[in-house]
Amino acid sequence: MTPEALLYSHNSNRHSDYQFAHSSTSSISGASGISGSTAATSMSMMSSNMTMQSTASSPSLRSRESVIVPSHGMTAPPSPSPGGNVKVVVRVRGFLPREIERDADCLISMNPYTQETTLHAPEVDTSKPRSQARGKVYEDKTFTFDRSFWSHNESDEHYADQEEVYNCLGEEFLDHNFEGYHTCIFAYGQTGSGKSYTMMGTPDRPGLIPRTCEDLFQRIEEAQSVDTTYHVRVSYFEVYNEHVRDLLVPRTDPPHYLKIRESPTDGPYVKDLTDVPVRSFADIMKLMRKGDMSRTVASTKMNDTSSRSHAVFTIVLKQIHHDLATDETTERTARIRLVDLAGSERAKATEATGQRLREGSNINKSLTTLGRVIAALADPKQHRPGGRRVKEVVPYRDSILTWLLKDSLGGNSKTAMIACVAPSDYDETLSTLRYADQAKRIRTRAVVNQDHVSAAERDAQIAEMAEQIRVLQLTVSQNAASKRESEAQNEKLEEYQQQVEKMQRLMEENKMVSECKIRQLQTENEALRNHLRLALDSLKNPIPAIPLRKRDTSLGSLKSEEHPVEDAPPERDVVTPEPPEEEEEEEEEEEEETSGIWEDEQDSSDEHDEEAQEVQADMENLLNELSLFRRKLNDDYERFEITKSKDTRKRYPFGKLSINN
Ligand SMILES: Nc1ncnc2c1ncn2[C@@H]1O[C@H](COP(=O)(O)OP(=O)(O)OP(=O)(O)O)[C@@H](O)[C@H]1O
Repeated sequence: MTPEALLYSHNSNRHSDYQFAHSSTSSISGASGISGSTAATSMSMMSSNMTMQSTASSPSLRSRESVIVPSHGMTAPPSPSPGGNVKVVVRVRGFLPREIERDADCLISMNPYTQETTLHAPEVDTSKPRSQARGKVYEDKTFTFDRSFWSHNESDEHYADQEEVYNCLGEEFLDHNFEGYHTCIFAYGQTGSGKSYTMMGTPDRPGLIPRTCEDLFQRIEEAQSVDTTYHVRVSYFEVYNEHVRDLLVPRTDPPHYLKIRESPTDGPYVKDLTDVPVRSFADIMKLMRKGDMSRTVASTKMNDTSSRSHAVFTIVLKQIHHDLATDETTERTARIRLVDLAGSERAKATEATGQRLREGSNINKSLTTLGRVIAALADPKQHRPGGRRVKEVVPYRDSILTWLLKDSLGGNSKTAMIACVAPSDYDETLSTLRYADQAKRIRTRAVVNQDHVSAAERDAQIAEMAEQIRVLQLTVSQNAASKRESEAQNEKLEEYQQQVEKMQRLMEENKMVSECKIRQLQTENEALRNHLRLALDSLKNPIPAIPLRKRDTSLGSLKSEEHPVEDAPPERDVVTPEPPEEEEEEEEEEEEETSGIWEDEQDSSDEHDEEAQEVQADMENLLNELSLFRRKLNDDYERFEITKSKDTRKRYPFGKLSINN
């Protein structure tokens, strides 16, 4: 039968109808093009006549059964043409409630036979020519891709559901992984175009990532054999505002960003990224959910749950096959990179402000760089004969995203791009389709990542590793011993420190006492100086002697002479007691002595001079002692490093010294 291809048409009716179109040129062949059990669609009915737009990147689209790597398959040669073009598919989603509300038109049509996708010019204004709107020229544009997935309306016979997308793309890429190739599938498109839906999906409609994981473990289970072992590790990170964040560790505030390093063998990689070994599909799903919960998502006008970051989910599959007959080991390592990019967006359309606007501009910046990288890689100059490439023209380093995807975009990887488009946005869809069209021309240089180890080499490796382990163990035990030693030394140090502090306290107390003593001595010294000055003054200027008269022994005469009382009361008969004889004698002696002092005035002045000199000499001694004491005190200050000023007084604990440093 000459097939009359069904062509999905652009139709102003949003529930697109089919139109029949002749496609006599699209002779379809290759039954193996579509694999999997879900071929119950109309596409599968025609599969006998269908050909996929085969690329070097997808040299074999084998059926799933033949993909399971048998134990001996590890040594089988990989696909003959390891290099190839990036595989590009496009998927159009259905209308969202807001689009139904505004009675939007579907501007996309797809031809399932030629894999053509046509973007139709919108009808902007009936009063104006259709091809002109706001100064722009709108016209129909047709692109051909490796695959065009029609996911616009479920009722359609050719509706491509999640399973079909996986069967047509995910499965083939998993084949490559089991062959030992690195792969990368990334979803690209405007915000709200269905990237997350395609990559992650929903719990009841899982996307490409969960399906890949499920299939991976299913294949491992089915391929179990005694001579092959499988190791799977998973990591998940996001690039948000040009920073890398690990999605498998809890969020922190402030966020902890990771650094990017470049290894000469493996290219750019994220340093200290969590890399978890997984044993089952359940394990991997747990991690995926954990990462998804941690991903930066926000509600925008264009999408209620808009991804504000680029998420990179990476699975590393290691297959170790040991051939018992030859005693050789073959190790294949494949990296499966599944990327859900943030959506390109126009600030005007999203009406974003503040944080959302900044995110949007960072997203656009990295996507613009991705576009430049794609354009540079697609440039024919990149593929000079002999495989020589023009270096330094691909701006990988201009954004974190492109730097990290360097290997996937232009290096050792088989890569696919899923261009997701919304059904009714001409400008954004055209931009996405142009990107996708350019990406088709990118050639990567995928190679099988396989190590072949003979029994002798393996033994040597084991011996080397055993030696390394021994050295490491030794280092560990030495470190433990030195740790114990340093702990003991630290204890001693603390003890010394306490003692020094105690001594310093004592010194300070002594210093305070000494200061007090100095103050006292200074006061005493001052008093003595005054005393001395007075004594010397009195010696130099003696007070003239006052002649003393002999005292009248009768009380009456004393009173009358010294204090004459004019109106003295009349004398009364007072019996004045006679002083006893002894008292009289004493008084006489006193009088003699007193008169004697004044008489020998000159002699005693000499004596006072002598005394004053003695006192002065004592004082000088005292001052000397005082200055000696001060000097000693200063010496103590210096010895114990106590600064004199109270404000700047400082202790220097022993703790300044450190052990092992
Ligand atoms: N093929 C599809 N079938 C059904 N619903 C879809 C499909 N594709 C997308 N949707 C729905 O469209 C909405 C937007 O999709 P999604 O969140 O995947 O967009 P996105 O491109 O990841 O957006 P952003 O870049 O903002 O994160 C979601 O509600 C999603 O369920």
